[in-house]
Amino acid sequence: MAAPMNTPSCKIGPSILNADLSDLASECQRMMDSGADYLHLDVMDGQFVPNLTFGHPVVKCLRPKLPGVFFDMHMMVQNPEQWIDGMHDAGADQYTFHYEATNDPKKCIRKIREAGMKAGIGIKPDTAVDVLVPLVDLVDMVLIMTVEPGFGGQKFMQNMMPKVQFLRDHFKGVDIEVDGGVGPETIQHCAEAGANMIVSGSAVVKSDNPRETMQHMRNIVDNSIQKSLLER
Ligand SMILES: O=C(CO)[C@H](O)[C@H](O)COP(=O)(O)O
Repeated sequence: MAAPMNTPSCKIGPSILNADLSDLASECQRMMDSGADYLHLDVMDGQFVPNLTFGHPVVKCLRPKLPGVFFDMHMMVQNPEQWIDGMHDAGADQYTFHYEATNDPKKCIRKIREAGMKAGIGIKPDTAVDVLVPLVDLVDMVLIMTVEPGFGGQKFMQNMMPKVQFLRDHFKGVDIEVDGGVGPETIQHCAEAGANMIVSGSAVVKSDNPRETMQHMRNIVDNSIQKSLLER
């Protein structure tokens, strides 16, 4: 059955947070060679979350080593406005910021678009999904965190699935990303709720067979998408 134009497709984006960061370019390449659709790059500033990773100078070094790869920058930073230009100059494709980190999410979205990137907006587990309603039509993707942001390898919060389901019910065509504790054991919940952009860190980078792990998750999400089309 052919999917209608506004049906989002499954995309798998490994998070490299728990990969060998001393060998970041090779780890990213390994993920792409194993069938990833995009890379989810976690930027942390030690303020918005109690952890630090890297900023746009590292992204600038990665860009020429991974030509054509879609970089989804997960900006776990306070005042996300301040890094938009730097990330764009470094070669980022999508700038996903947190609703909780800015006083003016609409202005932030506008600045991201003016810089020439796609815009994503995410919420932490304690934030109600309602805050996204006036913003969904302004962005390319919404991110529902399924762990408290800051660290890889945490337990998946299944009680976040009603947020995903709510967004899928009200915004059929939007890309919905889930992030945190997502892997072969939890993917069914994400798929059934309607997530189509799947961030998976530890489960993929530490897998003996990342290709098989990603393919397994893709099959489950694709099956759910097909099922929802038949039910329409
Ligand atoms: O944003 C994140 C944490 O803040 C990571 O992307 C996320 O936790 C992925 O790692 P894992 O799949 O191991 O949970």
